Formats: sequence, C-alpha cells, structure tokens
Amino acid sequence: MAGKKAEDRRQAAAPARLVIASRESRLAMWQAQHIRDRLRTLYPETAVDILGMSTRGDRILDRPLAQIGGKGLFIKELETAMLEGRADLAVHSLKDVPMEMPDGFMLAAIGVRENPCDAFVSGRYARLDALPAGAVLGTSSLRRAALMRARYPHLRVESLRGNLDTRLRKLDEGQYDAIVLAAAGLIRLGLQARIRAVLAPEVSLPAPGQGALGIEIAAERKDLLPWLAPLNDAATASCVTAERAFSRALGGSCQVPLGAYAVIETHAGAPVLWLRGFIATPDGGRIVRGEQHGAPEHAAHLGSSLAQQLRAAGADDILAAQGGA
Ligand SMILES: NCc1[nH]cc(CCC(=O)O)c1CC(=O)O
Repeated sequence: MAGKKAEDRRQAAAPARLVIASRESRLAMWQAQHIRDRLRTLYPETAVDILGMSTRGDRILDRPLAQIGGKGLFIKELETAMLEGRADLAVHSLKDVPMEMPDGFMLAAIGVRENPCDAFVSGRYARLDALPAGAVLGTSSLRRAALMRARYPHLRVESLRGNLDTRLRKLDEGQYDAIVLAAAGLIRLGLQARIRAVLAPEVSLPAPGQGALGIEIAAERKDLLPWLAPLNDAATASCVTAERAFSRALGGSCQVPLGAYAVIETHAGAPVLWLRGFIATPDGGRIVRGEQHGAPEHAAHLGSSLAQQLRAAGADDILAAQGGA
C-alpha cells in the first residue's frame, strides 16, 4: 500500500547492534534474555547481545543490603558499561533501581508486570499461618521482616541473602523452616511449583516496582527512546510511577521498611489508580498505612500525596527514629 510505503521511508533504520548490560544471576539473565528476544522480534535486522557482569551487590553476601548501601550497588557497574559505550541499555528488576535515578541516567521503558506479590515457600508447611511458635522464617528484606514480625510475633524472623537459588538452597538445607520472597522471580525461573502460597497485598504489601522490569539508558542516548518505546507498558508504568514517588517522598532506600502497591481499576467506565502504602519500624511495632485513589495521569502526585498523608499520621516519627529526614 502506498501509505505504508511512505511511512516506511520516513522511519530511520533500527540500530545495527544493541548490547544489553545485565547482572549474571539466573534471574537477571532471564530478564535480559526476555528483553533481547523482544528486541530481536521487533527489529530482525538488529544484532542484540547481552553483556553479563557481576556487581558489588552480588559479591557482598554476608551483610543485609541495608547495611552495605542499598540499591545502587546492583546497577553501578552496568551504568559504567553504558557510559563507556560497552552497552546501550541495562535491564533491571525495577525494585532494585534507586528511587532517584543517578545523574546522567534514565528509565526508557517499564515492562509488563509479572505477579507483584510475595510468595511463601516451605518444605513442611503449606501456609504462613501453619508455622508453629519458634519456627524460623527467612527473608531478605526489611519490609517483609517488619510485616512478618508484626503479624506473626511467635516466629523467629531471620535475614536471608543471596540470589534465588542460594535462598532456596538455604531453605532446603534446613537453615529455615520457611522463606518469603518475590513470586515474580520464582515464576520467571520456572520455579512456580515451589510456591506454597501467594501472599495477598493485605498480608504482605509488595515493594515499589516489584515484579516489573526497568529498561535503563544513559540520558545522552535519547536516540534509543523510540526503539525502546514498544517495550513500555503504560498501565504498569503508571502504577510503578505512583509507588516510586511514594517511596522517594519518604526517602526511598533499603534502610526503612516500606511497601507500595498500585493497581488500575475501572470505576464508572474510567480508569482509577488505587495506591496503597505503608512504612514501619524494623520490628514491626509500628506500622502506618494509607491509600489514595486518582487518575492514572496523576500517578506521581498520588504517590507524594500518600507519603504526605502518612507523614502526618506518624511516618515522620518513624523516619526520625531511623535517623532519616
Ligand atoms: N532484591 C532482589 C530481587 N530483585 C527482584 C526480585 C524478584 C523479581 C521482581 O521483583 O521483579 C528479587 C528477589 C526477591 O525479592 O525475592
């Protein structure tokens, strides 16, 4: 058709080659391969390769993340590769991407969300409620630990670090009676059979961005934006924008237990973004929760409003006790 041909002529040629920087964990590689395959389908003429690399966050495994400096640790080496021209983009679990993007970098696209919830995994027990007093529950996040301590004070909640395979191995070796971790990682790696129960958001409100993929580029590579745009999922992008704005307004780091989870519902034929959030003390002794509803276009505003609402309701005290703002 003449119209189609005219359109083709206007389009610039896709890049000859795209290199994706990725961590080398099995989950990170799955995610990078997923994006590579999508790019290959979108642009059959483009050579798409993956540059695997290990990060400080992968190498330091004996201390909780909050202690060694938080999220930036998992992405710095990948960003250096992009600045040095060894890679064009990086694929991350959005949950691991700092709330404030480092200078010179931006998120080019947010992929469709996998199951955003936490999962309960155990050999012996079918559900959290079935764990007896004194049972050892492992988790890698302050958020899950605070929620579990508040809800199940009779359990011993202990830190669990390492990639997914390591965490499952520690469970299987008997170091823990049960563990709680993101359902998305297990599902992506084909390990969904290990999930004994998916924890409802009412029980374990997910971390900001959990289950979503973030595609990062150097801000000086805006030429890539049109090519990466088809990877963006608008609904997921609005939801995680609200979640990340909430976290950012509360100082967003791994140092304070907080969760945020948004969904888009339809009310009277119009989309409404429903954002829930909480912030807690590490022992779960205090939890301040709240929610906001609004238009998806106002996602960032909804996130910061919810943060303000929680600050007024006691989050400020929690942050002050934490040594935060
Ligand atoms: N912090 C590590 C991490 N980063 C992303 C996921 C899971 C996948 C996702 O949330 O997209 C995990 C594992 C976990 O929290 O159990």
